[in-house]
Order: sequence, then structure tokens, then C-alpha cells
Amino acid sequence: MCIKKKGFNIAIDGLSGAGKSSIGYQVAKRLNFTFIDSGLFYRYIADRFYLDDTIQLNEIRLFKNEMIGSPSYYLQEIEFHLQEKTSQEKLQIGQKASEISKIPEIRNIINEIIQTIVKNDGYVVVGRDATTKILPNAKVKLVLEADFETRVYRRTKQLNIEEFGAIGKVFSDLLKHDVDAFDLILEAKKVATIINTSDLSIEQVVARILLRISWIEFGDNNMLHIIIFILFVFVYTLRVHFSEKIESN
Ligand SMILES: Nc1ncnc2c1ncn2[C@@H]1O[C@H](COP(=O)(O)OP(=O)(O)OP(=O)(O)O)[C@@H](O)[C@H]1O
Ligand SMILES: Nc1ccn([C@@H]2O[C@H](COP(=O)(O)O)[C@@H](O)[C@H]2O)c(=O)n1
Repeated sequence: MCIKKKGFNIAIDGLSGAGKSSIGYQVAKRLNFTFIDSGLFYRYIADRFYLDDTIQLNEIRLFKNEMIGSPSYYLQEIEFHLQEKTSQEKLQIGQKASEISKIPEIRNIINEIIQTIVKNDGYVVVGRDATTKILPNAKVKLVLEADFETRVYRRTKQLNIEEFGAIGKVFSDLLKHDVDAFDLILEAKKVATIINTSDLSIEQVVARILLRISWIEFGDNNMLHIIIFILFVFVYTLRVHFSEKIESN
């Protein structure tokens, strides 16, 4: 399926572990769209510019200009930089990312960078504010949901965590992220379609999203035909109704 057209972007929000990255990536791949995970920007900036308990805001401002200058280089750099990390490091970076995400200027910088990259159509952007702040004009807006226990299970599996203490850490981290993201997700739910993924596999969620997109596309391309068809049915029903009345009189 290839649905590239002007102004067609997809924004996906959801709490930690709801499946934004895995599902967003698959949807992008299936549609031949470019995938952008806004969480990676927070993680990268936190790991590079939040050192010794100090957030280097000036360096982050300079980084914004650098990244806007060569987006494709940095998109790759961000991915490689974070791929190298161990599970333990990923948890720590996640905590630092969560800290820096509370600073409005950093949120604005990251949103600005992503908006500069997403100038055209054909992007899937995931985050906790993708539908409201990063891509408020996205045509398809979704919020992925999943029960808390399901998300803890998914995250422990994802990080290959088995010891009880480490599972407890995942549990408390997730709870903290949920509290931090509460308002953002509440806003997102006002503008987006909610999909609960607790009892669905990744493939099932992807299929549901693709079906929804096909339906939106169908509506766009065929709206005139649909209106003409409804009018036709309406006029036909009226005719049948009145001819029956005339006959009975
Ligand atoms: N529907 C699903 N069924 C089973 N496993 C899933 C499903 N969705 C996601 N997962 C798995 O759950 C884990 C977390 O998913 P993912 O990283 O996509 O979540 P996320 O919403 O992007 O989280 P974060 O915001 O913390 O990055 C991954 O290992 C992924 O493979
Ligand atoms: N749009 C976003 C994306 C991320 N954050 C914060 O960054 C942390 C790491 O993100 P992951 O999606 O990779 O887990 C996350 O815990 C958030 O605190 C954000 O605020 N907005």
C-alpha cells in the first residue's frame, strides 16, 4: 500500500510501553513513510548534555542548529548512539530523559527540530505529545493504550530483565513516567483515536491502523461518490414511498 500525498502524516501518542515505537515503525515501513521516535531525541540530548547533574542548555541550543543543518546525519547518529547502550544504561538514560523533558525550552527545541524535519508528507512521528504539540496538523492521530501490568511485562521482556529487584525498578519507573505524562496523554485523547493494545499483538495493532488509514483515504477519494450515492438512495426511497401512496389512493 502506498499512500504518500501532500500533508499526510501520522502522529502516535501513548504512555511508556504502550507500543508507540514498535507499532509506529511497522506502520511507517508498511506505508513507506519515514519513522521518527521523539523519545530518542530526549534520550540522546539527555545522554550528551546532562552530565554531572548539570543540564547544558547552551550546548543544547547549539545542537538544535547543528541538527537542523544536517538532519539525516543526526537521525542516524541518534539511533547508533543509543543502540550501543546496555539495558542498565538505557534505564538510566530514560530517567535523565524524563528529567530534561520537564524543561519547557527543551521540549520546544525538540519539537522545533522535528517540525523542521517533517516539512512534507510521509512521516510517522511517535511520542507523548505527537498529536498535540509536534504534529497538531497530522491527518491520522492515534493514542495507543495498554494496561499497566501489560506494559510492565512488555518492558521487562524487552530489557531481558529477570531479577525481582530489577522488575521492581521497571515498575516504579513506569509509574513515574505515567504520572509525568498524564496531562499530555489526557490532551492527546481529546484529539486522537484511542486503540487499546493490551490484548492485541503488534501485527493486529498495525493491521487495525492500516485499515483505519485505508478508510480515511477511501473517504477522501470517494466523498463525492458517497454523497451522490446517499442522495440517489434518498430520492429513490422517496419515489417508492410516494408511488405506493398514490397507488393505494
Ligand atoms: N501489541 C503488543 N503486543 C506485544 N508486545 C508488544 C506490543 N506492543 C509493543 N510490544 C512490545 O513492548 C515493548 C515496548 O514497546 P515500545 O518500545 O514500542 O513502547 P513505547 O510506547 O514506544 O515505549 P516508550 O515510550 O517507553 O519508548 C517492546 O518490546 C515491544 O516489542
Ligand atoms: N514526545 C516525548 C517523548 C519523550 N519524552 C520523554 O523522554 C523520555 C524517553 O522517551 P521514550 O519514549 O524513549 O521512553 C520519556 O520518559 C519522556 O519523559 C517526552 O516527554 N515527550
